[in-house]
Amino acid sequence: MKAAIIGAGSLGQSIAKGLLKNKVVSSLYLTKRNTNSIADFNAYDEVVLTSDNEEAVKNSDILIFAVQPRHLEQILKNLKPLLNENHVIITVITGFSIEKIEAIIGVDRFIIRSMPNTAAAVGQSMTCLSPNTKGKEKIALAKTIFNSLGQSLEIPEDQLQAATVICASGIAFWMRLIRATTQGAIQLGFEADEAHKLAMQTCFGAASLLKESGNHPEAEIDRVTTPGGCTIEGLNEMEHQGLSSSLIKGINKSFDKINQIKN
Ligand SMILES: NC(=O)C1=CN([C@@H]2O[C@H](COP(=O)(O)OP(=O)(O)OC[C@H]3O[C@@H](n4cnc5c(N)ncnc54)[C@H](OP(=O)(O)O)[C@@H]3O)[C@@H](O)[C@H]2O)C=CC1
Ligand SMILES: O=C(O)[C@@H]1CCC=N1
Repeated sequence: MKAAIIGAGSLGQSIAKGLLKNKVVSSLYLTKRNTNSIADFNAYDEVVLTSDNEEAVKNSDILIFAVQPRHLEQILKNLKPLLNENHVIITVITGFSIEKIEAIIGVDRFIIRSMPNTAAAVGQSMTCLSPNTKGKEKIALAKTIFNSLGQSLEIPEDQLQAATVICASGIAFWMRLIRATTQGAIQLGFEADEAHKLAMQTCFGAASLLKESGNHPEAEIDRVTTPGGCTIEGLNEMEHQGLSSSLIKGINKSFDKINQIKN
């Protein structure tokens, strides 16, 4: 599989690390205007760093566009003459619709919009995928790529904005919850590094329990909450202070914002 990541910034590098770690690609072009900042990738034999997007497109079958939304239109216009019928075009770009992409490069292209998250770097992304009509033929290929970076789910394009909030922004939301737990643990007397480790592994354990048992979160909560004990005391106080409500409201605010952003 010959791939290129056009715009190897924060997310593009996360995807690159996952693809390289799992040896998914035989060659990987990484492009950005200033390639000095990603010189570490030269350590991989499969990687070519370049600021020449045309070179990357000519030498790749799968093109993953990871630039900022405002840059995509011009980049696609520049590359259009080089696109052939075999190229699979995958974007990870927030809010840039399939309709807009098709208006620039044509409907007769394999186009797949994707929404991964930065956990792709460690093989734990949750990636949502929406193909155009022709792109449906390549959805299995896109799943192969993104399943190597975690898990993937095909969804209708009109759910991609919501998926962005839950999965891409969601990384930040979970980080803040882990950070807050760490702060609580420090207040209870743990060193910062110990507190961080306790919070992280407990979060990982909670998610793993749900994944492996298939249980509902409340079933697992029931197993921890001793009647009259400390867990239910803490949990109820968190809910009195608005834990679930603040998360749900935050998710909705984020969704309102993503729907206001115009590219
Ligand atoms: N960060 C995240 O978790 C997520 C981000 N996204 C989406 O992914 C996209 C990228 O986000 P993010 O990685 O955070 O952004 P970054 O700004 O970190 O990365 C974009 C990169 O594009 C490069 N670039 C700009 N112009 C060109 C060009 N003409 N040719 C080649 N490369 C170019 C820039 O490097 P240089 O200036 O050196 O050219 C930059 O490194 C966005 O559209 C965002 O909406 C989606 C999901 C999650
Ligand atoms: O914060 C943002 O707007 C982008 C989209 C999801 C992650 N980063």
